[in-house]
Amino acid sequence: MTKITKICCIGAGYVGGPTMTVIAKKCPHIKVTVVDLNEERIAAWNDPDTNNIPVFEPGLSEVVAEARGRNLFFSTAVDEAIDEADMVFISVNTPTKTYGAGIGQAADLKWIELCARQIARVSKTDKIVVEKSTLPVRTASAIKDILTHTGSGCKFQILSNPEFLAEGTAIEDLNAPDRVLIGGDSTEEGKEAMQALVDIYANWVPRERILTTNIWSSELSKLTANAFLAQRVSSINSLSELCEKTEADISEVSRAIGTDSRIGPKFLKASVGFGGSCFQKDILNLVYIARSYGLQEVADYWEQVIIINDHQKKRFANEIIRTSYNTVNGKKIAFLGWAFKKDTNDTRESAAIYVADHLLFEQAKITVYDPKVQESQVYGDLDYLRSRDPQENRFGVKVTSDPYEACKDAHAIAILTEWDEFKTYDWQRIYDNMLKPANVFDGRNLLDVEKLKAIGFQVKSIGTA
Ligand SMILES: NC(=O)C1=CN([C@@H]2O[C@H](COP(=O)(O)OP(=O)(O)OC[C@H]3O[C@@H](n4cnc5c(N)ncnc54)[C@H](O)[C@@H]3O)[C@@H](O)[C@H]2O)C=CC1
Ligand SMILES: O=C(O)[C@H]1O[C@H](OP(=O)(O)OP(=O)(O)OC[C@H]2O[C@@H](n3ccc(=O)[nH]c3=O)[C@H](O)[C@@H]2O)[C@H](O)[C@@H](O)[C@@H]1O
Repeated sequence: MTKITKICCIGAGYVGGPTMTVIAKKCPHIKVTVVDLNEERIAAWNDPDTNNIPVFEPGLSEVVAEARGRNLFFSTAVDEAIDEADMVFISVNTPTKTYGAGIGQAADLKWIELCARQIARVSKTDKIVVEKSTLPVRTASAIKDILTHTGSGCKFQILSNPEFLAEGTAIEDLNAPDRVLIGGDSTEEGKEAMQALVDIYANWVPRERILTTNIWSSELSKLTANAFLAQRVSSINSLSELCEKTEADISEVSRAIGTDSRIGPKFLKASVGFGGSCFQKDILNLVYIARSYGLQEVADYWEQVIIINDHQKKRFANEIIRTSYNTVNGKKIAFLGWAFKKDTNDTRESAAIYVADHLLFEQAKITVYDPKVQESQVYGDLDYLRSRDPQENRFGVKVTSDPYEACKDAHAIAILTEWDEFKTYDWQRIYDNMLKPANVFDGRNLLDVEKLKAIGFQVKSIGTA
């Protein structure tokens, strides 16, 4: 029986931070150390005021305050934390490759390999190594290969334990997951390692929700889950365009099909397009893997999910241009929201970035307000696209901390994130201070259209004529 008393997690990001915080809360008998190379990030996790931790998630700062310093630690001392741990989670980033073979599709596993080599180099005792990052199917064999050639005599068991939390609801999702998935070897040692991880989750997750599988099924299930979820969003978004031509209403269609228990109501909300660090990355990765096995039809099928998503973002921007008498040159467009969804400060792959980029090519003047996103992040996101000189992004885009200021003298308002606070604004005041006709493009179908129309706004929602 392997008894775990010390856990190390490599990577203090959106997954490592919240996941380990909840493990520490639920397992006060286990010492959990989260390590990262990024000193600034670790300093923020250790900020005495837990409101300044680097990840904004409802409920997270309270749990950090409870567990930090008791059995939860954030540190840059990576080697020491690995060495003392019985179980090491790898929770580092696995972005889409930006160079070489598989550019734009394959997952870049450079950081994963670095972690494996580091674990191999510093370990003096046997360890269970857990893949928490989302990885292409069969990555565990590469990790195993590196770890079994250390020559240190230490034994390693590799488990796959993908994370299914969604940002904005991470704490809820971690407290009461639909399931926990653990994949491992079918050898006696493999089973023992799986049991050790099952025992950790069993401290708060009902046993029937903890699924064990072979390691490849576990790795592939994570990519599959994200692909299915994203596919639902692209499916409904593709039909939103048809609704706009036929006077059907996408919200009504969603409700009508969602009541079929075989379909279910979740992930049927039409939008300006899905964002986030994972949907696109994981589907591209799936497409790449399928192609690498010569499965063209499979690859083409899933690639279409991305094609529709790109189309949805572009057509939202084009609708703003079309309605603005085919030119937004020099016109002020107010963006309410920049994060990829509400209740997070994460902006990775947010639809807002691509809509802004498209409008900037048309020389619009954009003013952004988001309750949780800083100015530097907005510019960083636009600069990352390398569409134009960074100075031009600063010339074309302003960021304000006042939503009314953002909308003042604007030709149009675009809702890019479904923040609840947008619904509570004084829309009459906003209308009075805008140029007329006052257009609202609701990329989240968030606002009360009838109320806005009664004030005088022209409103364009997604998926209605
Ligand atoms: N963001 C999300 O909601 C979810 C993400 N995932 C997956 O989890 C993984 C991590 O994602 P995020 O937490 O969002 O990424 P992130 O970018 O927020 O965090 C990763 C952290 O790892 C650190 N790091 C990289 N290499 C390191 C090394 N060798 N030693 C120490 N630290 C190192 C980075 O400095 C960074 O702080 C990815 O594979 C992602 O696909 C899975 C489920 C949900
Ligand atoms: O692997 C990951 O990173 C995670 O990816 C998603 O979580 P996340 O990206 O944080 O957020 P989602 O709630 O899935 O939303 C993704 C995007 O789809 C959009 N969306 C979602 C649902 C919907 O009906 N319509 C819609 O446009 C959201 O606005 C957002 O831009 C999955 O939901 C998680 O299970 C998974 O762990």
